[in-house]
Amino acid sequence: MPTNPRPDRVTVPAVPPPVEVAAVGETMVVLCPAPGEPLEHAEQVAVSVGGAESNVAGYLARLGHQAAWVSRVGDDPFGRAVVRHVAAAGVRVDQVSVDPGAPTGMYVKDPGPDGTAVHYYRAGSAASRMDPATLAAPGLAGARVLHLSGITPALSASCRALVEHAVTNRPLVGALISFDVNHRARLWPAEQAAPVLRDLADRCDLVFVGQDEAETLWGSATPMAVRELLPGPETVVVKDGAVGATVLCRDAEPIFVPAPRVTVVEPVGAGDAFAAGYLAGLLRGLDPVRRLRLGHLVAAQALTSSGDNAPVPPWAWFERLIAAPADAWSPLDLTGTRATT
Ligand SMILES: Nc1ncnc2c1ncn2[C@@H]1O[C@H](COP(=O)(O)OP(=O)(O)O)[C@@H](O)[C@H]1O
Ligand SMILES: O=C(O)C(=O)C[C@H](O)[C@H](O)COP(=O)(O)O
Repeated sequence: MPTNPRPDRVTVPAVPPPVEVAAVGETMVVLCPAPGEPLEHAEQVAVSVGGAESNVAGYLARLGHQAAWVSRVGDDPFGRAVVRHVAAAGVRVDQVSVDPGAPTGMYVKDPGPDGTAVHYYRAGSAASRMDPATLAAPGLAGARVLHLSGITPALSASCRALVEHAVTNRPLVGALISFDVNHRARLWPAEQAAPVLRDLADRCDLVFVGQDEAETLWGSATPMAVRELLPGPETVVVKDGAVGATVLCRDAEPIFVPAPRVTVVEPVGAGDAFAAGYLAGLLRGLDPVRRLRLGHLVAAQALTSSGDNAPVPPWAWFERLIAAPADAWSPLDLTGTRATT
């Protein structure tokens, strides 16, 4: 039997590092006509990919974290494109299943004089057939964070059961449950969504919600009013767009951090980027002020580039700005920068 002449060079099979964040939700292919061109007259569309939870996973991966996207796609070219796109950001996609019985979801943008409307083609999609068993994936054990959003319970009864199961039975033992309310009025009206989203959010550990969204859903016009409505989570983060964000931790005074000034190129995906930044701060053990700052800085990357998933600068750029003196953040001025240094 031949002997190994270089025993010190024997290769050990690579074991992937454990997943830190599991983000569960639908990601779709996105069709978009040229800027300002109404869909009705479009002859060409650009094809891209969009999905709130995979956006969060993508930003986390670019910030150096082990993030997995958990979902279902159809056995079709769009499904393969979606998975390839999410994986290209460095996100683990080994927990994405392929459903031969349903198509990958799609949404189409329709630019008009009053902004861009969105048309969904996602009813009955592969992802809408996810169910509580989706969370039994063995590769997710040990994850520190399970990230969910209020889009998923609007997709179907089985998806709503998945989110109910996540917050009730906590199948990812030890994982903090993060929930971005993400009300999508085109999926369900506020009257229907409000009680469901409130109940689900209140059973999570960390909740992100827009001030405007909270007002539409629950009539809560201030961060304190949101907190009174959601006493359950350890932390509630209320975002107020260009103004800033407030973190309300249990038994602590609310903390507000202004958003930096930026030149907005495209707002889509800013909320997802913010959530990823905040979660990265949590995983790195930063205090609440620095978590908010990191949220704002990652959101600034999304705002200053087109598409859902902007590139992010090296960690040193964030490190410098999150440690800047408080008066630099009143607010921090990033206008004119696509800061990548
Ligand atoms: N005009 C803006 N200038 C600076 N930062 C912004 C602006 N709009 C949004 N942001 C950042 O993006 C985050 C998310 O904003 P939000 O309006 O809640 O986004 P979404 O509607 O995508 O969820 C804010 O907390 C802030 O950090
Ligand atoms: O509607 C859905 O289901 C989507 O996931 C579409 C979008 O890609 C993200 O939701 C962007 O979200 P924001 O960060 O709130 O701008």
